[in-house]
Formats: sequence, C-alpha cells, structure tokens
Amino acid sequence: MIYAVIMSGGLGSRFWPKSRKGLPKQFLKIIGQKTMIENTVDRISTIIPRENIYVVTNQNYVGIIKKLLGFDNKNIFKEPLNKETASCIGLAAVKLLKKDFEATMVVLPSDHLIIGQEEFEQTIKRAIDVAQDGDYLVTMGVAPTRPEIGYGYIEVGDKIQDNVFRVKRFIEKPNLDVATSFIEKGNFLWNSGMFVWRADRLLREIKKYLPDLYKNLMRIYEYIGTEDEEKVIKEEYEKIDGISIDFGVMQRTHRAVVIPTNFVWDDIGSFTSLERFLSKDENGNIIQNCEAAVMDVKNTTIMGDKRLVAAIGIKDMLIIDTDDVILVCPKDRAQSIKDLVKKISSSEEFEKFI
Ligand SMILES: Nc1nc2c(ncn2[C@@H]2O[C@H](COP(=O)(O)OP(=O)(O)OP(=O)(O)O)[C@@H](O)[C@H]2O)c(=O)[nH]1
Ligand SMILES: O=P(O)(O)O[C@H]1O[C@H](CO)[C@@H](O)[C@H](O)[C@@H]1O
Repeated sequence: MIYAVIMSGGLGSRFWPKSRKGLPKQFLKIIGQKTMIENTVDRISTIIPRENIYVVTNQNYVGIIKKLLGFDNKNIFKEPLNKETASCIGLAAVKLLKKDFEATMVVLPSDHLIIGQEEFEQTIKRAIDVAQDGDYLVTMGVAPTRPEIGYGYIEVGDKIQDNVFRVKRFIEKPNLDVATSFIEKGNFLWNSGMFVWRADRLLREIKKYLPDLYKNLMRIYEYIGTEDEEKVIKEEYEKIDGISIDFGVMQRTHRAVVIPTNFVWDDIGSFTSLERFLSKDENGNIIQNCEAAVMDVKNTTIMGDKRLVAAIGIKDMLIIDTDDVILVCPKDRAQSIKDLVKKISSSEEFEKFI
C-alpha cells in the first residue's frame, strides 16, 4: 500500500519571529487562505486517501494537528523530541512496516509551496511506480535558478527509465562557490526534499549508513502496538544523535534516482524565499499585513502586525514586526535568523520569545 508521511515537527526558525515554538510555520497561513500543512494534505489527498496520510510531529503539536486537519491519533506519529529528519522518517518507516510489510512512503515536508497540481500528481505517481519494486530511493529534482546554499544538489547521472535518472552525486547544502559551479555546469538539480521509497528499502539504507539509528528504530519496532511503545520511543529518542536524512542517507547511498519535476516549487524556507511570491511596489518593497510609512526605502520587506512601521533610507532589509518582537536583518543574512534563534534559545531571558 502507498502512504503519505508528512514531516511536521520542525520549528521553522528561519521564519522567526512569525514562526514560534508554540505555533511554527507549517501551522501558519503564509500564502493563501489555508495553513501550509492543510495545503500539503490537500495536495496529496488527490492521490492518496486521507486514511493513508500520516503526520510525524513533535508531541507538542498533536492538538494543533487534530484541530487543523481533523486527524485522530491513528494518523499521527508522535515524537517526544526533535532529532531531525532521519529519525522522523525512520520512525514513520517502522510504524508503517509493522502494519504493512510492503509499505511505500511518499515523504513530504509540511511547508512547501507548489503550483501545478496536475504536474505534481504526475511526478508523484511516477515516483511511486519507480519506488515500489524496492530498488531505489526516489528523489524529485527541481531545475535551479540561483546558487542557493540552503538546498541539496543532485548531479544527474544516466537515464535508467523514461524521465528517471541515477543520482551521480548528492551534495547537501554546498557553499556558495560550489553551488555557483553547479549552476554553471548545468547538470545539477535541487533536491526538493520530497522522497518516495519502500519503508523496508529505506531501513536497509539506514542500517548501512546510520547503524546506531537503525538499532534505536529496531527496538522501537519491537514495542510498537504494546503498552510500552511510548516509553520505548522516548528512551530511544533520548539516545539518538540527530541528523538529517540528506546528510545521513542521501549523500551516501548508491540507490538514489531522480525524477526532474516541471511544477513551480519553493520550500518557503525563509523570508527571502517568500518574497518571490508576493507583489512588490515600484521600489521593490513588499509591505504585508501592516501600514508602512517609508522614505527612500528600496527592495525591503516589511511584515507587520498592528503597528505602523516607519523606515527611512534603507535598502535590502527585512523588518518583521510582531506583538512582542521586532526583527531587523539584511536580506543576505536571512539564513542566519536560524543561528540567532539557536543562540537565544538557551538564554533564560529570551526563551519566552522563541
Ligand atoms: N517530525 C519532525 N519533522 C521535522 C523535524 N525537523 C524538521 N521537520 C519538518 O521537516 C520539514 C523540513 O524542515 P526544515 O526546513 O529542515 O526545518 P524547519 O524546522 O521547518 O525550519 P528551520 O528551523 O527554519 O530550518 C518541515 O516540514 C519540518 O516541519 C523533526 O525533527 N521532526
Ligand atoms: O531541511 P532543509 O534545510 O529544509 O533542507 C531539506 O530540504 C531542502 C528543500 O527544501 C532540500 O534541498 C535539502 O536537500 C533538504 O532535503
């Protein structure tokens, strides 16, 4: 059977202070009338029936998910701690495998923007076809338009089937020089962060490349469906060293293939990626959700709350105003918002603002 696994336990810290620990980005209406996770479920539910759509999330977000999606406990895989995407996907794999030995997983982040539903459906269906016989880890590649350092890059290898290519190399988040050279070479795609594979194949790759995580997952597998399941998940999660599926498995595996996509895709990872989808005034400014009094301000994004935002003589800046926090940051440091959040998370003084 085919299952969707939506990863939705992240903090969305590059979207701080709009995204908070109590209500991260995936639960906000960033673009359009629905939250990002609702859009994700709507998008995949035309291919996979809702009863086979699962959300993996931190235990703190179970209530929000039930409210937003109308899901019950059965379709929510709860994590006691955030240990990044390899464990999140690994947990989903063992949970699904316990009930279905032939489970194929369509793994989706909960916070992407995709335009082109028909093309999306075609790509996912093709990926399911390729993944189902169990040989491959299927990625979906996006033609790059800039040397983005926040993404993984896929070097496209030989064609193995119609529109399916071997992944020659997978390079997670290269530096700017390397990313620029990939764009110049022309045979690289961005990793979209969506994956399709059989649960048993993924676990075999985890066994090979992340043997400690594999042991944690196998102990969890043993206890699934017993009264000790939650306790054992917690015990094992406490031992896990967090790593992303990209660094942990995708950069190392020899079984990855890629399907080039032809829908509009963005991971809406940061305020600067969001601005590609919002309209600008004649000075290149985006003013969202507030009144702004500006003079000699160019190429600046102002997202407000209740107050008037006033600015003079600035360019290429982000000003994000919320009830209790104002963030001011040059656009080219937008990825550093995550570092700032990390830095202040451990401070007693600032913890309440995270
Ligand atoms: N269940 C679960 N989901 C996660 C975890 N880490 C990230 N995610 C989800 O995986 C997807 C990709 O996450 P990232 O963009 O790497 O992280 P993020 O927390 O959303 O954002 P940043 O903090 O800005 O990096 C998002 O849908 C996240 O909600 C985790 O530890 N557990
Ligand atoms: O966890 P991050 O930082 O969002 O990165 C992941 O998603 C990117 C696309 O959003 C991918 O390009 C990356 O390879 C990775 O899968």
